[in-house]
Amino acid sequence: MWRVVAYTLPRAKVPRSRVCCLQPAQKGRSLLAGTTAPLVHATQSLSMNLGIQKVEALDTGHFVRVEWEDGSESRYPCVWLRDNCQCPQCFLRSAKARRLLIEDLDVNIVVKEVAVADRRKISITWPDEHASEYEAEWLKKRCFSEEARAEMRENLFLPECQHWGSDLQLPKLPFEEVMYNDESTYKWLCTLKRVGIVLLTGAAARQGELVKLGHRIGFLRLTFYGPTWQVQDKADANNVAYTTGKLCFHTDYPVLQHPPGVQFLHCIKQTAAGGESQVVDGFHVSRMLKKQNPQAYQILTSTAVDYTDIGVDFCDFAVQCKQRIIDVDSRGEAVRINYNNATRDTVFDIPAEKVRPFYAALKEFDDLLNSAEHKFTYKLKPGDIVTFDNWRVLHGRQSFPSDSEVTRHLEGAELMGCPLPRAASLTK
Ligand SMILES: C[N+](C)(C)CCCC(=O)O
Ligand SMILES: O=C(O)CCC(=O)C(=O)O
Ligand SMILES: [Fe+2]
Ligand SMILES: [Zn+2]
Repeated sequence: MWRVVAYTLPRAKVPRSRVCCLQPAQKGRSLLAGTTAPLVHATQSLSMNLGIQKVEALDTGHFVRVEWEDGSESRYPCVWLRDNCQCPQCFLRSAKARRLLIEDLDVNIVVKEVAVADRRKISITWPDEHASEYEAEWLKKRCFSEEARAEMRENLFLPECQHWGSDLQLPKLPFEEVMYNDESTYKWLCTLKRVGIVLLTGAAARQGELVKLGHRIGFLRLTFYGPTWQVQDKADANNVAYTTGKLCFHTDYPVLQHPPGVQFLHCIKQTAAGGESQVVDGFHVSRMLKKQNPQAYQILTSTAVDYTDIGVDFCDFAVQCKQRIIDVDSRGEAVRINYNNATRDTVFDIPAEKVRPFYAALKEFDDLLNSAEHKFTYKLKPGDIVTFDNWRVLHGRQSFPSDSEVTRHLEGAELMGCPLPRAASLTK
């Protein structure tokens, strides 16, 4: 069973049980929530069709205990039950959103009466005579047990993350399939989430393909480099990417407070000599650094590094930001890499004695990124589109000979929002 969560597929033929946002209002256009939820994913499967055996109030009415037909039980806090009353007064079904105001919620509420109806639902009467009903299936999914919450988390956030090194089997899908076949689009995004990179092949070798791809699942994000941008050798380049020079491993736009989650690079023309691409799994390398040198890891996960980008492109811009090289979750695991050596500012707002240790830590991280066992090298061909998780995968390219003609041309773009749910901090 699949459901659309945050984005729609135009003309989607997603298996329909929970397809919820494909219809009328936005016909032919894709919807996009600026959220961190996946395009489509599996719903819970285990908890279906289990009837209710018995229901009772516990703990002087602060909990409701449900006993299921298979003998298992779930306990629901009354304050949560009252908060999640599904009646039209408390819940706006058309928006799937809570109408009840927190100011009208009594956090010490207890049930007055609770009963089972037909094994399929429970009904509660509250002290003020407000009546609520909860379906068995709805309740089972929201059970507070460790296992049920783990299952829900799995379904909502697709946390599976396969680390890789030079052994990467670069996932590939035909561009056409992703454009026209919903199952392939789904596969693309799930793989992007799990592996962090997918190569789409067989696009036309001309500008415009990224706009089509972006519209397939949402829309592109506009930055000061334009809705899409042309990576080629330019006179008076306003970015090191627009030269023939080598680009060491970087993430794009650490200068933005919330860097794009997904980047697209479409090869339109490729040089014969040089210009190879390199990628590395930043989450994997971060874990290696943590193991190898916890002190260096500590520095990179705590030091605020200044980034700057000033120039003229789609508009005049002067952008400034502080980022840690490695952002971590509550367990100290990497959740976002923010590293572009080119836009790292000359200004460095830390005490002088901390500067050299910072550089030493950065160098150690960079050495690990570049170690033969971690990096993966490939060369884009005209018509290839590399799509990658810009919070996780660092990318680079080899230099190539300069020429009076344009010998190498990529079109790039960033996706608006993020179809890849981020919930590392919630998972083990
Ligand atoms: C390719 N471009 C110029 C849009 C962005 C390059 C990455 C960066 O400056 O952070
Ligand atoms: O030229 C390439 O292969 C990569 C370009 C790049 O990383 C960028 O434009 O940010
Ligand atoms: Fe880049
Ligand atoms: Zn209600």
